[in-house]
Amino acid sequence: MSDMNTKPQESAWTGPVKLDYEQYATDSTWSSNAITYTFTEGEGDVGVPNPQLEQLLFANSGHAGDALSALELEVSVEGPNKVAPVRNFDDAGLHPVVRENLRLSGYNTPTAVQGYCIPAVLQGHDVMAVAPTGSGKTAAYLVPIASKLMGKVAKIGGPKVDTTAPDYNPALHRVRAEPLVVIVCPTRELAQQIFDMSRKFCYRSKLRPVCTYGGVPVLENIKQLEKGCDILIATPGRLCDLMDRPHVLSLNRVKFTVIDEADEMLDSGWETALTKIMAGGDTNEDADHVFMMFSATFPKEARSLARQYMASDYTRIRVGRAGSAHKNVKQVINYVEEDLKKQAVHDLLYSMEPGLTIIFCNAVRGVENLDDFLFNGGLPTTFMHSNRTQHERDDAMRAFVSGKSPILITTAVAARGIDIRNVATVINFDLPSVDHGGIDEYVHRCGRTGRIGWQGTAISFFNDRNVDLGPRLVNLLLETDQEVPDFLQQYKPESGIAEFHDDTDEDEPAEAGDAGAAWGGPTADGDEDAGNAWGAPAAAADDENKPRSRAVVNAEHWLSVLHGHLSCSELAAGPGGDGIRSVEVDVVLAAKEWLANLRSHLNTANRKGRKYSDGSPFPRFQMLVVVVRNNLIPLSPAAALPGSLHFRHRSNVQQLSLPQETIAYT
Ligand SMILES: Nc1ncnc2c1ncn2[C@@H]1O[C@H](COP(=O)(O)OP(=O)(O)OP(=O)(O)O)[C@@H](O)[C@H]1O
Repeated sequence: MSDMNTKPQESAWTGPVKLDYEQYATDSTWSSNAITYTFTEGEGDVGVPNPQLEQLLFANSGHAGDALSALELEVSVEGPNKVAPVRNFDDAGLHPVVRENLRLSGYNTPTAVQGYCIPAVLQGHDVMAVAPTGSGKTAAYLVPIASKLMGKVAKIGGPKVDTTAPDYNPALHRVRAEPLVVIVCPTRELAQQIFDMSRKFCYRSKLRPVCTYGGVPVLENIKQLEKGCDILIATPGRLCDLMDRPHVLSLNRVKFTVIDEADEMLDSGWETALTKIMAGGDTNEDADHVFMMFSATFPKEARSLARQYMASDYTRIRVGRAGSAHKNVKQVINYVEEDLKKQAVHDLLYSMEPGLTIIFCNAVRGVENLDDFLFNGGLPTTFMHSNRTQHERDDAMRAFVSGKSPILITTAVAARGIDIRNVATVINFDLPSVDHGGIDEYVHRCGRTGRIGWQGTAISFFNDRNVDLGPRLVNLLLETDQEVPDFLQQYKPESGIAEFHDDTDEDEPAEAGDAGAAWGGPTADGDEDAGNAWGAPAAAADDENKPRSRAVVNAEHWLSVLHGHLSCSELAAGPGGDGIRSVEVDVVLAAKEWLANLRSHLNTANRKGRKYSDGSPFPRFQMLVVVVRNNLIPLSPAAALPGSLHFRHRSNVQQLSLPQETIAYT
């Protein structure tokens, strides 16, 4: 063990820097208010350069590391649509401004997930993509979306305020935000990061990104939205809050909804928020609304949950196994008894070469205790967790990224998505338990290093408290050719080879597009041309002979549940018609949950106008009238418009005059 009196400088660490709490009282700048490009003049869709902003946005853009081959895993593409991957940004048919912004960002060659997602999105497909940490998933959706919209934003975008006009007055010149894109992710720091990338890719365009998340006063968000918004990046809670303010935000123009870290978002804790975001409020439910989901881990249960939100012909793109780690992260597992962990991490830090290091603890108190211990031991630490104020979180991130405090101690709040290029080491002071994040969280945490072709190390402390994670951990080590220490040998599968059982989607429709191409290997044979897709009309959806959508199946299921329990009568047009169904409810309260589920499934089914496999159209439940005998059911669409009997009629809102005891449900 090292001497606690060793000076950090002797080990080449900088000294600890105290937090300046004074600054929080005076400094009211929020990262979500960062400056974006304002289109004032230019030719067509291309604005004039702004050298100062260009310097600000692109100065720290880096290039991919040399070890990109570790991310060249086998790619599987499933779904009825063929996707011909692009291997060069020049061949992707991108809008010239986006292409130039990629160059300014230092992106030379598309990664595998980008190579497949860019054409799939340009062709207008719903996409579910799983690819390793740090392999460029953000650009995989942002680039094609920005490219597709850039030429059209003046025509189809929502209102915007000219904030450069000499008479601009924020109190007077305000509009309702009507974004074309909504991107949802689980944490504030990740939202900021996606916002920063959007600022880059939208540079010199008319697309205006806005970022909203909790922790920042909602008024600050509203001020940004009131200037107009084309791309809205949000955490789910704040988005739901803003959706309840229809004078501030309307989702009726949305063409793309992206769920980043989708498996986390599909987790039960987010279910209500996600249902509201996907099909609630005034969300555009037309067929031109594309849904996308991305993550590095996507367990089978989450994949099947996700399908209810996707069109039946969605494209599934998988780079490597869903949930796999990659070889650019060296994984080391050390056995350390619980009560020795603090001293062990102290000694480890003094023994290793200084560099940006993230240390994960499982609990808020653990983070604070360890920060105290290491800070008092002379190490330059900072810390982050969900109980800190947003200013404190912003400050901790800035201190870490700038190298002022190169050791960040954090909970899982920084486990996913956070992209800081030079993180050399991740330390799992506590390993995630199987019940809280488990092996998937381990993969995300380790993935904070070794990003985009760079290499890094993840060191984890293992002891008797972590035995539940043992077998999965060993499988992961085996899969990436890492050393399995003696104390983990007992968890090795008999075959000695990694065994995973959830990589197939057996209950998914068995249509297959291109499958099993190795990225970097021969080009998959595809006859679709992604070239010149920007600005061009999306290919007309070929509804005939499409397999039956999961959403239709689900909707039928929920209808049968209703029919089984309630006395139902069909009022209008029979199967295949644009029907109005009436359900006379005997058991009112019991029906509430079924109805909520039914509504969500119907919305998804109708969104794409899907048909049955025999070609007959799925009845459009433009309205489901629930006649309630004794009681009113507090259904969410009604709650969104309190006290009213309005209902949505696909694209317009109609008023229905119903007797008191009747409620309209769509
Ligand atoms: N084609 C490319 N060339 C060079 N750099 C790239 C390229 N694509 C993405 N990057 C950079 O790689 C880094 C990782 O990208 P990103 O954060 O999108 O990864 P990710 O796959 O979403 O990771 P995670 O699963 O951890 O969220 C970012 O700094 C991004 O700017």
